[in-house]
Amino acid sequence: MARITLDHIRHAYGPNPKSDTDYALREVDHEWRDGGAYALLGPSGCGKTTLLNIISGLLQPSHGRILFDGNDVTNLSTQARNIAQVFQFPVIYDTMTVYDNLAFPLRNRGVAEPDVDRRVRDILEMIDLGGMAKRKAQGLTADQKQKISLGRGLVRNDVNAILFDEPLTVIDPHMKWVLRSQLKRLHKQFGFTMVYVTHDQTEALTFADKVVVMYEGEIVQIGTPAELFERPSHTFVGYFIGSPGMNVLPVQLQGNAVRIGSETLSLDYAPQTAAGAKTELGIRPEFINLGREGMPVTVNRVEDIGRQKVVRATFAGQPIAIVVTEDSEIPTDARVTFDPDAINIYANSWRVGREG
Ligand SMILES: Nc1ncnc2c1ncn2[C@@H]1O[C@H](COP(=O)(O)OP(=O)(O)OP(=O)(O)O)[C@@H](O)[C@H]1O
Repeated sequence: MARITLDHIRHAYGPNPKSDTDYALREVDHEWRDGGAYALLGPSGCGKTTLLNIISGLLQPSHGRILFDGNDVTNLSTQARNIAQVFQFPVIYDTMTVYDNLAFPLRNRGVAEPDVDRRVRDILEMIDLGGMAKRKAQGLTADQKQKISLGRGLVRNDVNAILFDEPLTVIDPHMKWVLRSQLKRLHKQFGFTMVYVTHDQTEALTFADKVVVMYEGEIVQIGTPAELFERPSHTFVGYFIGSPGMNVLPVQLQGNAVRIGSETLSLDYAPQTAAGAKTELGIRPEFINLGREGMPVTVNRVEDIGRQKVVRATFAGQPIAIVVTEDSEIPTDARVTFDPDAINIYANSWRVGREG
């Protein structure tokens, strides 16, 4: 397995890119740990597949280099990069049996037959197709075929990395959960370097130890699920992760005082922002306390989401969401306080830390 270095990578599909908006991928400059499980998460069109294809070698970046364990592989073919890939839709040989499909990547590399057999049997068990080993792939359901694709991606343990592009799209919801847990287990057991593209936050948060959030061709944060939840680096992360997403309110800053409409909050530090920057306060719905104390709020609607309720309200002229427990009482003259530790301040959409 390999450490992956993305060295100042940019990519434009069209010729002669001039401004940032001409790039499908703006500057990406990161190092991904050997044995890390990374999920690339973001909305449609943000550049996930472009970045994955640059890592796999299907696409040459317009600028920058890609290194595996410090060796420049930018000009190497996909095959020479020695990686396994699993795509959104099955890529298998219909005329071969399930067993032979799984054995193919190993036999292709000259692996001895007893080792092939051992690996294939392990994978058959993992994808729950043991009973179908001798069947031709032709005639299997899309779901079963995709499980074979997944198995083919996992069968070799000498690859530099395994890349997954929305691999569970065609799998039914229950099996999705099972396969995701199995992938996580396999990762723990074998320490593969895995890169997993998805636009589904649950999938990303359960699979990965580091989630790479992308937005408009940029990586806006790489963090653990807890970091993305507690300290979103960019307002987009706050909005995209969590359900409902983080409340983002326009504010004015004066030293450590934050003015939201006619309300004023004090912080225990003074965020440093450039003159004229758009300043906002981010607070997750889970960290707003609704009761009889604090700043006035108008409750508009309450949504029951099982063990919790989402209260939709207006605060200082802005819509906000508040999450309360199922049995919480909602007073008629409701007021709110914000957990001080859960307040994030943003300037031009980027978080301003205590360090400034
Ligand atoms: N072959 C191509 N030619 C021109 N533009 C492309 C090409 N492939 C992608 N793009 C553009 O590049 C941007 C990033 O696309 P990309 O497919 O990487 O996004 P994505 O995050 O993977 O989206 P999705 O989740 O829909 O697959 C988009 O604006 C897309 O329209």
